[in-house]
Amino acid sequence: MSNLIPVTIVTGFLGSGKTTLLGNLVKTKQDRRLALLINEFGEVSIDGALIRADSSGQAHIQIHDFPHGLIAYGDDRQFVPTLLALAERRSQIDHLLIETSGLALPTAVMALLQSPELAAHFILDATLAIVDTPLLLADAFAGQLTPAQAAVSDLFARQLEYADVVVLNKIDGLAEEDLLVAEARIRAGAPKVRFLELAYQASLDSRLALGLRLHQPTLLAQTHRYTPLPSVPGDTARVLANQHLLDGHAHSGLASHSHGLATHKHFHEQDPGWLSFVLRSQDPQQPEVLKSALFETAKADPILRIKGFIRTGQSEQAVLVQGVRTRMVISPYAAQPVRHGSEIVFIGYHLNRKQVAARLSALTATRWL
Ligand SMILES: Nc1nc2c(ncn2[C@@H]2O[C@H](COP(=O)(O)OP(=O)(O)OP(=O)(O)O)[C@@H](O)[C@H]2O)c(=O)[nH]1
Repeated sequence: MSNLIPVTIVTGFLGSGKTTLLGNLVKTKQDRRLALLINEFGEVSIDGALIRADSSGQAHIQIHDFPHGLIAYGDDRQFVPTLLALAERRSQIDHLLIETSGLALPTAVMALLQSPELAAHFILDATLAIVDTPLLLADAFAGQLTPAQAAVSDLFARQLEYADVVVLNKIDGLAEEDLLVAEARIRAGAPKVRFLELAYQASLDSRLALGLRLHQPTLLAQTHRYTPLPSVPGDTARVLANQHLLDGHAHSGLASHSHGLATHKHFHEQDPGWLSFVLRSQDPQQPEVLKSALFETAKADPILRIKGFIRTGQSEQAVLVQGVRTRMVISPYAAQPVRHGSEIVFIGYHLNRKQVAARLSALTATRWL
């Protein structure tokens, strides 16, 4: 058993800080040799590029990108072959981290790890959920909600439901009492969470996050039951093709539990309201103009996440754009030369691509397509 590669699944809502935490983790010297799988919702991989830059020069870190968020569906064609290829290099890997997309639940990955071909090589160590603490405190996930907010809140609750460890992130400006309120909210919403950790300066303490061994094999077979949910959303919900993977598997062996089919499905699959698209521009951008244009666009349209690299025309270096709701950060990004103009990924709920492109074009007086 000791030869199995431990796997940590890192979940967390869009923009909660998963990539930043992993980037900081690989920046610091690690005793463990890490492999990272990065799965994003958008068609362009931004996070992989960021983490690669953070880990540059560290030969013991391997990074694999999976755009399109497909790992979460459990039917990404590259996923199992990539894991098997990693297993062949077992002697060079001490721990595997899988960052799921911000719209994903960890369950499909958890199920795949239980399949005979992967269970022979991997074992789930723990599932982490990263939380944007200021958003939690701002009641973004509770109270009177619009349909878009309800969709966000539902996904947030489900990500917590599967977490062994919740990491409160973005906490540097927060007072002790805010942290206590945040903790109480998490405990109330997710009573099964085992540990709550604080990520000061967006850093994950690997001693507290890796090697937790919360899902060791158990002799309690069949402790995990599949229960058809009475409230599967939508008329088109159906049993997964690989449903057998979900039956009879045990998580930690601590307690027998059951949950419904819907929780094993990618949120996007149930709710096609989630959309992602890329807008591109060949025109040089002025960072401050673009920043305020993106702010206005995120206020007017149901956008939850913006990220990309832009070309300014003043330098050969790219500028990194990061937006979580209406919070925009635009910063020079030396590690990335810009070759093909600007490219920004937008993720939101019932977003209209044409409308966003038109608004951004008008506000920046440049062409975005
Ligand atoms: N102030 C502050 N900002 C943070 C912290 N952690 C992350 N951020 C910022 O939050 C934004 C989103 O961070 P990411 O790490 O890309 O979030 P993510 O969860 O990987 O996002 P998705 O992959 O799109 O779901 C970026 O602008 C980060 O710089 C933190 O601890 N404090």
